[in-house]
Amino acid sequence: MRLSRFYQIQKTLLQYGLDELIPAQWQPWYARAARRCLFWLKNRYPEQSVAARLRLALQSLGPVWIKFGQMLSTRRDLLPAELADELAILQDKVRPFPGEQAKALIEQALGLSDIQQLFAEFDITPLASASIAQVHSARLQLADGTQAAVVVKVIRPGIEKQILADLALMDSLAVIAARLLPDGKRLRPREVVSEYRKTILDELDLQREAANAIQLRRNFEGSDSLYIPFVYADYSRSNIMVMERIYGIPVSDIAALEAQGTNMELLAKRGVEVFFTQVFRDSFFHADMHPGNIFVAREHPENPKYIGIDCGIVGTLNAEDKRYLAENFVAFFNRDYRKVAQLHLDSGWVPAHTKVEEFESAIRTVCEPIFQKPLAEISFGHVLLNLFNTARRFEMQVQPQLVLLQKTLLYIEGLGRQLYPQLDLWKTAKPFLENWVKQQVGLPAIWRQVKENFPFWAEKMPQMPELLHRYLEQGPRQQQALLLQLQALQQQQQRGKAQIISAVLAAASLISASIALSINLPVLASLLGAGAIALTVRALLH
Ligand SMILES: Nc1ncnc2c1ncn2[C@@H]1O[C@H](COP(=O)(O)OP(=O)(O)OP(=O)(O)O)[C@@H](O)[C@H]1O
Repeated sequence: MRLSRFYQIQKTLLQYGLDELIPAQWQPWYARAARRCLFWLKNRYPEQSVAARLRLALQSLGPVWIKFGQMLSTRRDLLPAELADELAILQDKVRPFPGEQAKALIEQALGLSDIQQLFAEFDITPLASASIAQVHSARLQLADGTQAAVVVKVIRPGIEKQILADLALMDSLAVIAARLLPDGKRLRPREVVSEYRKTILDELDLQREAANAIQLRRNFEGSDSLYIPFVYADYSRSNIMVMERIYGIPVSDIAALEAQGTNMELLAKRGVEVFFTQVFRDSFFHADMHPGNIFVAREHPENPKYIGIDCGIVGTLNAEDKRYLAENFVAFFNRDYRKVAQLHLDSGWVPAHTKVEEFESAIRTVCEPIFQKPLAEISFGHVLLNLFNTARRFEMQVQPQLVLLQKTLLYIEGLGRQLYPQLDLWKTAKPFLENWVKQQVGLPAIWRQVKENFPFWAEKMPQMPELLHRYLEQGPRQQQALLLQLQALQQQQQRGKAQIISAVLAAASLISASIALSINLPVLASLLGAGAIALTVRALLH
């Protein structure tokens, strides 16, 4: 099976003339000999460009390859623009599988003898069908006797086996491409395939998608800007997901949105706001924001609300990632390239031996042209893309979650501009960055850190007597090691205590200063104010 599929893939690649991607002088003798042996497989589309032939070949190889091409189209850091544009038009058109089969899969997964035990109605004709799953509309019978309009998403039967087999072949081709393509090293084909592998396998698990949707819904509970449909977790399995049906307008249907009088400016702004809220407030963002997954509620067009579906791919960020983003954006928009370079060095993102001047100059060269445009039009996604490309040249390993974020940002900004071309991206995003940076300094930040560290100390405290006891029982060398551990623990504890005391005293001084000011004692107020500043600095330095 694997051999015949391998032959089929080779045949397709040769019939679309993709062997031309490897210059003849780069081909080792065995590759040239193998090519000659397959003499009947000729390039059938010589009149088409290489980019078009690659797209057509991927299209004919089926869903796994189509999705791969779609993913590649977003890697503008790796591919020339012409190729990326061509791959972006790959269509994920797949014939639906029989509704009867979907019904049987649902019955089996939920242990039903008949689908009507749970669903009052089930539409056997799919509502939508994509490469990995298909969606059926239904009416769910609820325990309280009422019914709810739902959709049931069902993973295509047998798709996992096909995906795994194709991924293995794709990896073999990546090994060949890394060796033979002129740009093989820079393109890192095996890494690209392994990144794709993770994404596509994640999409196969609807339990994961359900969990992501539940979390995102909770994060935006009561929000005016984003609604995530309710997931019926009790009826969701790894290959089945039941969720509330939504009736929004697809975000790409600009005519319909305008016809109902949607406030397009607000809608565009809310797109950017929702994204930055997910990133900087929740550290959890929907990372598959293509237009097919975004709808706009029909109610209240003057106060428009997005509806998001398909939470299969999400990105998460840690504090370090967020700091990277916020500080770089702020430094970049101040055109402070030295700061951008220094930030990368200080945090160890690029190796310590990097020459800061060289790095700064490289960043300036790629980023300065961006400022030819007015600030309002500068895309955050492009800024990041350029920054990553430069940083990679200086040996920075860009984290996959940051690449995911950069791609999502490009989508969101593109969408915002489509909805409302005058959208001022900088003005919309700036408050989120500033707010985040503000939260990282001052008393609230110290208090938050103390609260965050409390469980650590609560856990460590009971170990102290035991550490002491072990210390007394050990020989001198081990005693020394234990003593060091103990000292480190004590120092941390002391620091924590001193930090709390300084923070509390600083707060008290501040309150007293404002009282002194309100009863007209400016000298005392200034003294207390100075004291508060000194104590805050002390707390921060600990
Ligand atoms: N809750 C819902 N209510 C109404 N329609 C829905 C709902 N969920 C999905 N759909 C419809 O089904 C289509 C496919 O759903 P979804 O995007 O979740 O599937 P998918 O297989 O992951 O597709 P793709 O990978 O192409 O995005 C959507 O574009 C939408 O038309």
